[in-house]
Amino acid sequence: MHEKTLAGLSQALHSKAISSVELTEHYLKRIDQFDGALNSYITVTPELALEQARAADARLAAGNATPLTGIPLAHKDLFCTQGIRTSCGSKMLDNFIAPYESTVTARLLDAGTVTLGKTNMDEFAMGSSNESSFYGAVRNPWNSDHVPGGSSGGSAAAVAARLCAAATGTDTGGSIRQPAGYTALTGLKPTYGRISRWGMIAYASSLDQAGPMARTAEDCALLLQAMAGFDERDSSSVDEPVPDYSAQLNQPLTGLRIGLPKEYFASGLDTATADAIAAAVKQFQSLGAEIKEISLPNAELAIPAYYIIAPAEASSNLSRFDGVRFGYRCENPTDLTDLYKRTRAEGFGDEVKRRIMVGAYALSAGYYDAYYLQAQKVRRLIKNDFMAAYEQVDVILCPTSPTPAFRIGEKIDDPVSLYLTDIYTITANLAGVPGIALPAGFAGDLPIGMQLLGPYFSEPRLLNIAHQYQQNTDWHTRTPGGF
Ligand SMILES: NC(=O)C[C@H](N)C(=O)O
Repeated sequence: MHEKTLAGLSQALHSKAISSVELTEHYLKRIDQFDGALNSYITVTPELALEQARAADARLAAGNATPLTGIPLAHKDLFCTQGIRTSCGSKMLDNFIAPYESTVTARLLDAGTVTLGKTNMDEFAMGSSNESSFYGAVRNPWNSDHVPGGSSGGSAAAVAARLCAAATGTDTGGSIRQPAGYTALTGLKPTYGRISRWGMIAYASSLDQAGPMARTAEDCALLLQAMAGFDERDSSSVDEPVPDYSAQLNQPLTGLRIGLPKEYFASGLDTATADAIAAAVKQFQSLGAEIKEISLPNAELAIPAYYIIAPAEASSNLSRFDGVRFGYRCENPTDLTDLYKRTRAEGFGDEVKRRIMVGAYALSAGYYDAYYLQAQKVRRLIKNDFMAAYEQVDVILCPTSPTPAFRIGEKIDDPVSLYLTDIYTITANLAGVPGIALPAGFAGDLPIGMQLLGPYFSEPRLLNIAHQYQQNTDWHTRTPGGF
């Protein structure tokens, strides 16, 4: 059963070839069998999943099902799920049972999906390898010595190992696209504001965006359909009609103008990755696309700007974890200051502390103008680069990361080298534009990802282009050995 894509499972459920209870039991068995070694789930919710599966079967029988009814999903442990632990990968929230449901998970539940559990992630989504999780590193199903990427590394590993039909992720600087690239999945970061952030534990609010992680673009279209839409509870949610994301998947690509940003093919790009992207370019040409070289001249400033803006917002957002209202609280505090200090010192891991310190420094009097304000100006320049590029081309094609997945532990002592793995993904978050990652080849047993970026609200076009590529290639059909 798990060989099928989400779209294939949906058909099987609707034709009654399988039931949601059978499918859910099948995935729960696989989680039991394989997840000890992978560590992709923080929490598994078997009773709830089976109860939801029974309800889904009743809905399928009654004839009022959606394409997602009965589909077993996993959610990044950053989405609040009512009555279920929502840890955000941190000791700080290890004891936190969310009292309410995030808009994303609520919409997916309304569509009839089944929640298998909550997936592992970098602590508070700060990381690119899933090694900063309080619950331990996640292994890449393609090669267990390697990271699955991050911060949505548990979601990526769980989908790649077929321990769920698809999963949710979030992307602040690449956290959907980079792990999708490292595990041969298709992952979509929509336009900022397309999906509600309500009930997502905030990291950097002006950058955070949820999205689907699945096997194919077709599956991402089905998931985005349920996830997208205006939500008055999120002030950054955009009141823009939600198109039918599956309707345009089969449009031909004739005349499509694809831009290759020359800054993304410069030094630091691994040769196997460069070769895979060159082959994808040829594939797109054979499907009728025109290729142009373009420039994103300020791209090299993206990492420094991001590592001011994201920590600045994080230092503010994470001030709510103080041991008073919810989450971890230190033992026997002597007074309120001691409570704050020890709760935060004991509850947060090293990377989170590093970012809070950097952020607080960048926002402090005397440094605000020199760092934070400068970074915001750079952010505008990066946005302007994209706007100028989209006057010449319809979409931009580039790698998702400079290299395939690295080894567990390889970059753990060098945060800056870890930050550099997001060099191709961060620009889209700073500009707020959408991007889709999809598999484009392999270097040995490790997947290579490519990325398509488009103008605001171009998700239908990105899904269409990715789908056409997947109709003509088979990278996305491969399964990691042993799963
Ligand atoms: N959350 C993300 O998108 C991941 C990014 N690598 C970060 O640590 O900020």
